[in-house]
Amino acid sequence: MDPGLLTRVACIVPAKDEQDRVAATVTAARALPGVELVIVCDDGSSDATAQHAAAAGAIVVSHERNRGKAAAVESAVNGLGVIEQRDRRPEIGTLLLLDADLGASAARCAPLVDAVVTGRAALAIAVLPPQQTADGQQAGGMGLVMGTARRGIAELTGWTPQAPLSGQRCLTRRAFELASPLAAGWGMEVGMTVDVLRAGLTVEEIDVDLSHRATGTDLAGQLHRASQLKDVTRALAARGLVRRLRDRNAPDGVPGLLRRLGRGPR
Ligand SMILES: O=c1ccn([C@@H]2O[C@H](COP(=O)(O)OP(=O)(O)O[C@H]3O[C@H](CO)[C@@H](O)[C@H](O)[C@H]3O)[C@@H](O)[C@H]2O)c(=O)[nH]1
Ligand SMILES: O=C(O)[C@H](O)COP(=O)(O)O
Repeated sequence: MDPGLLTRVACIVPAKDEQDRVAATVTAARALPGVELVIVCDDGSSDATAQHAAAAGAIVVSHERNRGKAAAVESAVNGLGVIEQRDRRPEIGTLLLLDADLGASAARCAPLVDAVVTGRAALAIAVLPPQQTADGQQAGGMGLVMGTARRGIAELTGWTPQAPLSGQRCLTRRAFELASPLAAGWGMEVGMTVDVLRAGLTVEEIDVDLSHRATGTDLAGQLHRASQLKDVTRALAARGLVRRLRDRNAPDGVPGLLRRLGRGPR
């Protein structure tokens, strides 16, 4: 890719029921260095997310029904391609993916963009400080989703991320293409990281002081984690994790496994 194109940045924001925060996120993103346009995909929201995003200056594409985060990101990036052709715009070389709930803290994402436009990394991922839930509790569950994602990426690539689930990430358009179609739903970050590393590109994690609406430990929070775990597991399995673990733990198949467990034919 022409290195000049990397300095042109589009910000991509998937958003489901984010009317309270999306405008502040869009406003902050538009002010980041290099960001030429912000495209929000309203992923079947039942509130006024689309109107708030548009009023803050975003281009909005929308899904009639909810299709999940990865589909929302794909739709926004597809929209970008069409806008470039329609308006005969010079190609955008860098994508900044931000969740809609970052609010004004999105203004701190410049180091992610810098890592990519300077060519230092093809994918730069934000590591967030510990978050608090709305009722002041320390956010985070039992670490099951995070641990599964971290160990899965490490097993498949040899690299152990600090923030395997972080959706706040900047990457070259080429890196995005190499990771497309994205792993579905909540698996998109894990799938993307594995795909970009496997393509031989550089991935960097950067501490960024962002705040977002953190998941609590109430029933809704635990159901959200279950959904994350399902999608993360599917993304890892689709990239060969299950086969790898099986080959390592039972290279001689089920009979060998049973033999070693002392229950099978000797
Ligand atoms: O069906 C959906 C659900 C969510 N979103 C948007 O996706 C973003 C992330 O959703 P959120 O509920 O804030 O995710 P978290 O619980 O914070 O999940 C963490 O972990 C996810 C991977 O499991 C990452 O995608 C997130 O970036 C990361 O913050 C937000 O802008 C949402 O509005 C959609 O577009 N469609
Ligand atoms: O709250 C979080 O960090 C994610 O939902 C993952 O939760 P976990 O603690 O179960 O990994």
